[in-house]
Amino acid sequence: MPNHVKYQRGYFMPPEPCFDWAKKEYIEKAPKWVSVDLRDGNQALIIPMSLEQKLEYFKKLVEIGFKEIEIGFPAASETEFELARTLIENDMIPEDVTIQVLTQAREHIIKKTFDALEGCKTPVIIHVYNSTSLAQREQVFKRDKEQIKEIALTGAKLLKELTDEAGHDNYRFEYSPESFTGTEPEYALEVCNAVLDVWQPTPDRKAIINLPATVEMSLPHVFAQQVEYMSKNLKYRDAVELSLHCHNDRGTGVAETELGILAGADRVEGTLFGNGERTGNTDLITVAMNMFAHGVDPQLNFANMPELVELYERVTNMKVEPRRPYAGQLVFAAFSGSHQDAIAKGLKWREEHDPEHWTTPYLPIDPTDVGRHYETDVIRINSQSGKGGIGYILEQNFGYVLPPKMREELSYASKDVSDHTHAELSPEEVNRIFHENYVNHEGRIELMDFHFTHAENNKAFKAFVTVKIDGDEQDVIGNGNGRLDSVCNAMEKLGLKAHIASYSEHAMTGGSDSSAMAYVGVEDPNGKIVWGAGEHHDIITASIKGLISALNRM
Ligand SMILES: CC(=O)SCCNC(=O)CCNC(=O)[C@H](O)C(C)(C)COP(=O)(O)OP(=O)(O)OC[C@H]1O[C@@H](n2cnc3c(N)ncnc32)[C@H](O)[C@@H]1OP(=O)(O)O
Ligand SMILES: CC(C)C(=O)C(=O)O
Repeated sequence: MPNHVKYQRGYFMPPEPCFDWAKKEYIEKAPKWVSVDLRDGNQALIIPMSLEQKLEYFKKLVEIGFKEIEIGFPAASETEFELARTLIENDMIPEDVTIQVLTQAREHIIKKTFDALEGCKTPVIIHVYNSTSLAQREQVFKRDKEQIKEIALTGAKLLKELTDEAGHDNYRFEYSPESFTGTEPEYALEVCNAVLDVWQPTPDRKAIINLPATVEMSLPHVFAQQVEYMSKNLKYRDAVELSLHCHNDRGTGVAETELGILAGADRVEGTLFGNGERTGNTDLITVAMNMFAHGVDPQLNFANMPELVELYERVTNMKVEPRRPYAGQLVFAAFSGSHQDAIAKGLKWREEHDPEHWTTPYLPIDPTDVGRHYETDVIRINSQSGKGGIGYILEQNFGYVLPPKMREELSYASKDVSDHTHAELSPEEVNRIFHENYVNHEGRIELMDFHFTHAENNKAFKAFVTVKIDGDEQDVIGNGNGRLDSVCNAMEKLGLKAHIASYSEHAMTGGSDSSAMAYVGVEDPNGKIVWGAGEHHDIITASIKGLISALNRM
């Protein structure tokens, strides 16, 4: 049994409790979004992206609406350097998009980073970091607090000097006390304020202080307190954008980010689908779509999620897991009967009562808002499914509107198939089960011919029916109030006694070549309802075929 006693909580509470964030109910306004897919996401891949893949990804990020994109760590590799050069030399950066690059606080790395940016006319953020946590101070850098602060200040000063010397008015700076979550908040504040003193930011040229949960260490509300403490105590606050950069080691990266925004963050770094080191970075799609689901415009557009998933999986070689919020294959799927029933009824209710709003049970957002389809992505059939789902599938995909009781019976037939094959049933398979069991169902009785005359006062019908029973052709006549009734009475004369207990019909509105469907439920001598369906371009023929199907099944 592994021993938990060796673990201790590695985070630090701020000196005074900060709870203003807890009084806020939801995020009212989109933060500034920053994609770090091409840097933090890329550095976590088994095989980092190629230049071409990065360019394709960059274009997609712009299309989604990102205005700040960390394009890489130019000093890390030739590909990262080349990406910056290609984007700059080919004027591929839209005017309203700021590229961001990451550098350690080391002279040769900073200088190489500046080289990569040479000639860039569009806005740039140079992001410098050093670790400030107790663990890294003691174990990695083996320096005390003052010396660690000095690393940050050396980097900050060099950034400013090189920028001022070259007159790069389009450059802004970002500083990350890396491993913030393992750093005493008072000390993180001291280092950040010292960096800000070097940069002297102004409201029209803001600096960025980025608080990374480099490793997620605490419950999200603790992180929120740390962020609120920083937000309230940073110097030059109106000239600082407070940024977050959360990882997901405890599986709560999104929660930390959301609470961090409530706690005062103006800006959020993260990746698509949460790619990133170890358990990944904050999934920006989830944070943005969570806002969207609260009726707030996230200012990022994920209207074609399947296309985005395809691109992401192709270039990163990662998989979007089926239950990844808003994006996974199964996130809108309902297999279970009661959920299907509620969704089918909810969708109908919406159509009839309130098409402007979305309150459909079990579906937090309208799947069509992320490019998914009601017909294929929502109600899916297996052995857990019920009549609501079966009815919905047949109606949406093929235009069949079965009577409720018939749906119920078909749902048990479908359940049985799925249970025995241990497989999901596609809409086509459900349709096949429906047709094989009910529609124009063959058996002992074969309809050969029929015609009608009117009986007394045109109020009743006389049916002349030719059928084969067990291969023997027979002619029979029956009277009735309606055509189907008269055929039913004719059949009774052949010893096929049945009472029509349910009848419904409809024209087909697409999804099938035939133009009419009839559903007939006959009561057998024991009082049981037996169902049949007829499909034909002529409605009378469809209804008689429905009756014969039911009799054949009886
Ligand atoms: C949490 C994050 O995601 S931070 C970003 C991490 N991403 C990356 O590191 C990817 C790109 N990195 C690289 O390709 C390489 O690390 C390079 C090219 C940047 C640097 O390469 P090298 O100098 O060979 O290696 P390395 O990064 O291991 O350097 C370690 C040295 O830098 C120091 N160092 C590490 N980070 C920093 C920093 N942010 N600022 C200043 N010094 C630093 C270490 O203390 C160590 O010093 P020492 O040589 O005196 O022991
Ligand atoms: C460089 C910083 C922001 C980082 O990537 C992290 O701490 O995870």
